[in-house]
Amino acid sequence: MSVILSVEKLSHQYKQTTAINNVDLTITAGECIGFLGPNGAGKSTLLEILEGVKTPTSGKVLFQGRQLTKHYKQQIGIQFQSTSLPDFLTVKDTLLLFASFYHTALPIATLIEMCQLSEVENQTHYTLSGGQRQRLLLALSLVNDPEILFLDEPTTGLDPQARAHFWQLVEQIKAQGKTIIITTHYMEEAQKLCDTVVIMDRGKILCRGAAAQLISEHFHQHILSIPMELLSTPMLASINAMANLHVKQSATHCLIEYNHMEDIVAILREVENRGITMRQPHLEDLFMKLTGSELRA
Ligand SMILES: Nc1ncnc2c1ncn2[C@@H]1O[C@H](COP(=O)(O)OP(=O)(O)OP(=O)(O)O)[C@@H](O)[C@H]1O
Repeated sequence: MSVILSVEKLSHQYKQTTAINNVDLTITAGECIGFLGPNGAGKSTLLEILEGVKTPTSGKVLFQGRQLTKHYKQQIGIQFQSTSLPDFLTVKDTLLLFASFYHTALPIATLIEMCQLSEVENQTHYTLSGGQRQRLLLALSLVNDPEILFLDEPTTGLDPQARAHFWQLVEQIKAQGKTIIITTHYMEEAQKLCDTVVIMDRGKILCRGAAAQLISEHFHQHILSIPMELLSTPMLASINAMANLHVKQSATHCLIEYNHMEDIVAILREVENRGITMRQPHLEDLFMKLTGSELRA
């Protein structure tokens, strides 16, 4: 597969803040890549640079091996975190308006079908539900049949059903072979949908790869997850003091990595067995391990 987009020695500085710090990255044509990171990690800045919306302080951005040109905007589609839509236009007319901005555009009927908007095609955008509005924004980002689709936190604020529906559509678009670049705070979805995840913090890339591969590289252990309400303060202190265990605390749980059952038998004896789970590590554990932060819900 060929490299569609790459950055070399990329940095971006806002007055006092280094938002992107000497990043190198390649994205392959047809790859679905998800950027994860705590607030302020630099995801939006990097995305805006990749979209050609922001000029980096230093470094290169290459599309198919060449510097970005004016034509680049015709070849990409962007679903921004928030977009103002023209008042009083129906879904169909909004799509027609956006299509007129491009040299070539997909037929409106195709977009309506692809993003499951037929039931609302004659409604104005302010009468749409949150999920329908996001599907309209998705359709607008696909108007020019882009080679690369950028989705910046597309499902934030949607209910779980609307979120699942949205990701199903993205899955179908991915199956058409488009390159998709996503930022999201939903780990499970990133793990399911993305071929590659990139975990960022403080303007740097901490790791990049397939979620399952990264998890197996970083964890050789199991994880014991104990709800905090089951642990007294002295109990927590004694767990933290056990040298052979790696212990992390989230807002709700104490997460203990262990290799051997005997390492945690003492703990299990003291804690009531209710609400305790033993499981394989997942992407959120890797995120916590690398960044020390939890994702915003
Ligand atoms: N226009 C700006 N002027 C000054 N500082 C900025 C500006 N935009 C972003 N920053 C700072 O740059 C850093 C990276 O911000 P960025 O928005 O790229 O992070 P993010 O990972 O997208 O965060 P979030 O998940 O909260 O959207 C942060 O410290 C932020 O405060």
